[in-house]
Amino acid sequence: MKVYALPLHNQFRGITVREGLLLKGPAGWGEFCPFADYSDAESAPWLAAALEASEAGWPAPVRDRVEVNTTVPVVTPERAHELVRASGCRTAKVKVADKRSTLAEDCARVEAVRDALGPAGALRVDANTAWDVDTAVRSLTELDRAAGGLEYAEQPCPTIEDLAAVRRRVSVRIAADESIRRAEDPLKVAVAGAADLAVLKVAPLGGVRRALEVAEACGLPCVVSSAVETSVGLAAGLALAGALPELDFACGLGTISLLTGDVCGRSLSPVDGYLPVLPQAPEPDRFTSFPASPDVAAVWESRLSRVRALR
Ligand SMILES: O=C(O)CCC(=O)C1=CC=C[C@@H](O)[C@@H]1C(=O)O
Ligand SMILES: [Mg+2]
Repeated sequence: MKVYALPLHNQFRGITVREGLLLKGPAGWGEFCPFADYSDAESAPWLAAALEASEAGWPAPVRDRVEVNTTVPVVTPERAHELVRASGCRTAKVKVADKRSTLAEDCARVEAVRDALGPAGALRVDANTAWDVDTAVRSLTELDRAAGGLEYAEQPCPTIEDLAAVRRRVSVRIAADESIRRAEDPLKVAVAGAADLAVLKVAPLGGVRRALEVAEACGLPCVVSSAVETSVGLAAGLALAGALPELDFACGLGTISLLTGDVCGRSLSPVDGYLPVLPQAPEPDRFTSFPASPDVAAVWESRLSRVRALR
């Protein structure tokens, strides 16, 4: 068992250091890395996903590579432009509605990303439940204009009912993320007509097989997105994206660039906007460059044993 601590280039999802635990089993390496605000009960699917990778392995893929988007944190327009150009990706997802940025600053960042992508690129935004319905309608109208057309907006509001209300009032496609991964019943979204797409994250959904069940049941086009893992965890996201019967959108699995390094020498960094589907995670042979302190390691080991006890 290895506990890592990997700094990010920029704050993302409220963190500046990504921590997690790597587990080795007969099927390979798995990554257990629930964010700090996840309770032990909410961390159980994350452990199930890590154990699926390390003990069982993943279902056979139907494709050998996956197109991915680059992910733009809350950075200046100039930095956003640089990141998108350097990524080689044709699709970019821009974080918006963060407490640290205004709508005008979000629009400027989106305009810079459009300039970097060119007219043929796909541009999506993620508000992480930040808006009420009226604010979402107003903000998405402005962001859609600044983007020269948005591919979709991810989780503009907190509830399924709010997503459905926004979807009736804007022409931008709506993608459900938190309404899928943190919901008691992730299938309610489709029933409520709340989204055009479903964002699937392997870890919060409990593994590749569970996520494939959610995809089939919700009946929506899917996008696989990471939980900002190292390449060990990203390999599980790629296994899901590789096994989905249909995959019509670039996936949010280009996030290794958000981290200042990787525990794997064979790092899953996109080439020409694509990542390979691997039979198992790459070896964490660079782990020693990012070990967690003994105190942090102890916290993760006790978290692991508490969550294991729930199984
Ligand atoms: O989907 C992507 O482009 C990258 C992953 C990503 O955006 C996220 C990862 C983990 C938690 C969230 O902050 C965020 C998301 O909401 O999808
Ligand atoms: Mg999201």
